Amino acid sequence: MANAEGILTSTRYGKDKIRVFRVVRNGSVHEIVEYNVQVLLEGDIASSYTVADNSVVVATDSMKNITYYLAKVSPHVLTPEHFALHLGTHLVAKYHHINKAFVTVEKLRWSRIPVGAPGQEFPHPHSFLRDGEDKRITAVEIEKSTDGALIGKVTAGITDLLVLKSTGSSFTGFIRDEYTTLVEVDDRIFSTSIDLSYTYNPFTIRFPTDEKKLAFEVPKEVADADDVAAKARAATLDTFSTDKSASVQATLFKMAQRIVTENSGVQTVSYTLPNKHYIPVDMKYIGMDNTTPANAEVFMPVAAPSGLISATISRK
Ligand SMILES: O=c1[nH]c(=O)c2[nH]c(=O)[nH]c2[nH]1
Repeated sequence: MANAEGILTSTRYGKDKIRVFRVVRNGSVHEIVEYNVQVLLEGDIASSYTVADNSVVVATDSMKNITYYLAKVSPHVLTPEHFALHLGTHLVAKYHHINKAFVTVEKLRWSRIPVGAPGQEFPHPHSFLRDGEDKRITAVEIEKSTDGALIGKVTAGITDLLVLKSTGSSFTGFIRDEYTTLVEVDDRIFSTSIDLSYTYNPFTIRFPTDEKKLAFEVPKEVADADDVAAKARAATLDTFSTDKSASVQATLFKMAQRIVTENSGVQTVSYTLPNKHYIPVDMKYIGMDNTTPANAEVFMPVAAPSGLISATISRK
């Protein structure tokens, strides 16, 4: 092409929003998962961009089909971190010219419906309900190293966990200058939509040598991923509820410390916390006090703007 000034410096492609539902039947007790999966690949694929060479292209439609195939045959399908690693390992092992796979899995909530007489409820073996819009997430990366071994990296966490506490939160002592209109409060509403991610140390994965490249052993570093996920969610909710919050920043730090302390395999913890403001309505117009903290009862939830507080805490 005449006057081509550009040079290709990075490439990555794949399938997004692959919706997967899987049921595992243990007799009459069923386990289910619903996932949104994204699969992206890197490798020797530049010619597909630069000279329209599709001979190097694994069709994204095939990636979708492989995702469903692994959902059928993988013994690890019920744990998002393990399923993502198995899928990524299969992809880089199967295709010689692919050297990196990026797989993200978002797990939607389905919990067993409690049934039975009051006081004698039990979780139903095959009926479920959506008990929250938060999702468990994982993002894994699998890379072929030069000696043929595979290096795995796993990040996991939670998105969209919406929480609110109606007391136990203050905000005082911040900078006061000519721009300050915010009043100090020793009692306020604290609401946030929690985004949490935590990382494991990188590990090696054995290269699948079987003909179909399906062999996969869960690396010991992430063997307890379900347990870590449950503890991270519990630590987040417990700290949010019980902390006498001096600020979003201070509560964030305590949540992250707890996850690092309780999970020896976790190396870093990151939170992003929007501060979803609830403003006491000024009712002086009708002669009522609704703004001093003790009398603030009617609030206006404000969608925007919100604060946005984030931090990463790393193991020492
Ligand atoms: O917890 C808070 N942190 C801030 O940094 C901040 N800034 C603000 O206006 N309100 C709050 N609240």
